[in-house]
Amino acid sequence: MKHELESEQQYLDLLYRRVEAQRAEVTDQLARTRRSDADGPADLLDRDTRVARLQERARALDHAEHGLCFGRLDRQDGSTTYIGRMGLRSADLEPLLVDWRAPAAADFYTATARSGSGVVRRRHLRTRGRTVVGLNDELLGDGHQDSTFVGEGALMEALTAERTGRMHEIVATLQAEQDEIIRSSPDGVLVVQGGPGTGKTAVALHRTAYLLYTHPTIAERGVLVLGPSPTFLDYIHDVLPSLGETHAVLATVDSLVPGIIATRAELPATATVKARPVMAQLVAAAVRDRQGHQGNRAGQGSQGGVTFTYQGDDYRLTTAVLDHAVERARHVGYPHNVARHTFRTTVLDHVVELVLAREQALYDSTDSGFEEEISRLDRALARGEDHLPAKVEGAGTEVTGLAARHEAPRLRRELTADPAFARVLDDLWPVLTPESLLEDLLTDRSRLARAAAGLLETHEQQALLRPAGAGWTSGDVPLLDEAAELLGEDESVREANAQAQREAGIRYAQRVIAASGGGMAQAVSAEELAGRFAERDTRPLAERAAADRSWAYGHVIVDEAQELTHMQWRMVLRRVPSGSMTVVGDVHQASAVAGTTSWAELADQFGHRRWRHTELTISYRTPEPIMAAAHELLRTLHPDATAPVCARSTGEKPWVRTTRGDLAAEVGAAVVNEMAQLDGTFAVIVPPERLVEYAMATELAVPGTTFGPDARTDGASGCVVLTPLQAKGLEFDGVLVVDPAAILAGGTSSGPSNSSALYVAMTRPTTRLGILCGPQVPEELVHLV
Ligand SMILES: Nc1ncnc2c1ncn2[C@@H]1O[C@H](COP(=O)(O)OP(=O)(O)OP(=O)(O)O)[C@@H](O)[C@H]1O
Repeated sequence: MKHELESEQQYLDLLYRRVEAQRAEVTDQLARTRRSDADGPADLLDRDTRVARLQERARALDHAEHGLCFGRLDRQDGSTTYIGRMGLRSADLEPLLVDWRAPAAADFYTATARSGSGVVRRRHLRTRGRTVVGLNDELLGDGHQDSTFVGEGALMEALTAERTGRMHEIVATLQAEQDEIIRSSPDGVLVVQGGPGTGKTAVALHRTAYLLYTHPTIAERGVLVLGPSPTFLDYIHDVLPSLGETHAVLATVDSLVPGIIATRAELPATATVKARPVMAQLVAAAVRDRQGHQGNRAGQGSQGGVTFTYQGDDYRLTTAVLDHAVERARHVGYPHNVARHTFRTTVLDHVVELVLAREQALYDSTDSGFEEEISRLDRALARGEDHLPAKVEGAGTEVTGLAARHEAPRLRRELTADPAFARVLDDLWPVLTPESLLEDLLTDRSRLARAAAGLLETHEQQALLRPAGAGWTSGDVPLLDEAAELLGEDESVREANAQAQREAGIRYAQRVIAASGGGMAQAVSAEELAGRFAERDTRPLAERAAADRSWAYGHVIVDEAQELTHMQWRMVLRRVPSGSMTVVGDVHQASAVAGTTSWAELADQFGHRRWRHTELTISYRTPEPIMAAAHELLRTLHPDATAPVCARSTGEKPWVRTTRGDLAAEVGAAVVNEMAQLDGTFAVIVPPERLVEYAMATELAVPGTTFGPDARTDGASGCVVLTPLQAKGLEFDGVLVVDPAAILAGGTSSGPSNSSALYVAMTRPTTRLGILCGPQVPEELVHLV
């Protein structure tokens, strides 16, 4: 064994020498590239691109410091392959280390004694920094038995390690069922169901790294990874960078519309209405309601239509005229703000005709009047009268605006420039932003009633109404996205955005010129350089994608996917026109008001997109006694549900205690007691309505406790207090659940999902679980007493 360790150490030393040589090369190239003269903007851009590429390589090499090489395969034919987190070749291009994602590494995760892969030994290397500290061998040749897990020793060591509050990569110990999902084709939608702790999140993130590495078309557009909360995103934040991947955007569904922050909570009844498919129709109806009508319909005459004054004369646009213009504008099939041009042009054409017709009529009447006057004059002169009839005077000035078709262009210009007429047109087909459309809709009872006619009951409309300026909720975000699709961007909005971007570009170019020394200032102006930057957007892909609502990603990963509502799915599907998605979740953990309780329900949602379903069956987080307790609870809800197999079959049974006194007074002592039993991270999970109260009680006993959506889960604060929803997807060494009866009774969800909230809470710990009840243990937990 000693000899084996020494020989592996020698190989690892060789690998690190190679890393060092590459690092020196990259550092040298970086310095030379940065020093190199750039003769003009094109050169400067090339230089920037090369620097960015070298920096990325340098970062990847930095990640080599931990777990560079973690495996080795020995084959029947005597060949040996080392597996690691990146590929390395010798100076003469001989492969030294195979990237875990390469096809040549697949056997490391899947070879068994009977798989016929030709692998006779799989070795897991355990390293600390640059030192080999241990190894585990599995013999897979003829006559050998497979163990339950791939690299069982290394796996158990990873699973029993104290949690840091941050998820980390698991490339060294991925299991066969996980590897199969990671490497599965990106085509269509892959749905992965798995109980708590079965590695869904871990698998989803490793699949992201795999797809970015293996599929250039996906890498070109990046991957969007959606998680349930900012705390969760923080928890998984390090995994992809540690795998050397930067082309992924981590986000929550609430943050998918740039510039919108959902700050407000709302009642479950309102959230339920906003999640329904019919809301897409409501938004469309709200847009139609803004087309061809005056903003305030009360302003329209009883026969409909609109009147306005132009140069002292009153004109009327009849309902028929407006309907025709609306019809034409809708017919072009563009979004509202773009189709506006057609509407305006049609109305303008009609008004030009009206004005011309009126001028013509005036001319005609003046003309016939003039002839009459002449004969009157003749008659007067024949009678020898001294004075000309007064009416003829000034007749010439009346007809100076003589109407003629060639006058139309002038008239059109004048009408366009007329502020009163512009107001009429704006009112009839206003430029709308998603925010203005939704704000108007949700704050105006009669507007809402018009749009919702035939779609929503009165009580549902009532649930949607809110005061002006109240702020956005999570349920509003998909509606804003829906609206953005239907409205499009008006030219003036587009131009304003482009101008803002140009100005930001010029500021950036000024900084680049200043940083590159005086020489560049003579060679190129900031404006010129900004123009070149704009031609080739040099921002990192993830940054560009995150800032662009309409960015088309190469692949989308949805974690805790059971929580998404119908309207949120619509928004997510727009981000990935190719339909390439991985959807992971656990329908038994669904707690959102309108989440998914059966994956089959989603088939409709994905429509024509091909989708397939698979399952993860082993829980790596939760030890058997805790899983058994949680599963009993789950069975009260889903009698047929099967519990995942636990990778760790031993562990402490969870404890349950009742208290007759004030629960808040008991919490502090219970937390202190529990935290004394273990090292690592600790969470208190409480009913939402008592979060602050229990957090204060915990803080008194454990100073530095954080709570709520911004709680720090990295263990730095010692203890966090969360609601079940906030604890989604997270894990802790120890968990104390407080007041399960209140969790079961309500909060933000209703019906069976409350049991799943408690189920989520009970499946967060890796080691210890305590449950502190009021005077009685709820029926659902009596099996634990
Ligand atoms: N093959 C593995 N090797 C080592 N650790 C693993 C492995 N698979 C999963 N784990 C660990 O198990 C824990 C649970 O994984 P993860 O959070 O991905 O599960 P999950 O299915 O998403 O859970 P939940 O449904 O509760 O959100 C994590 O600490 C993860 O690192």
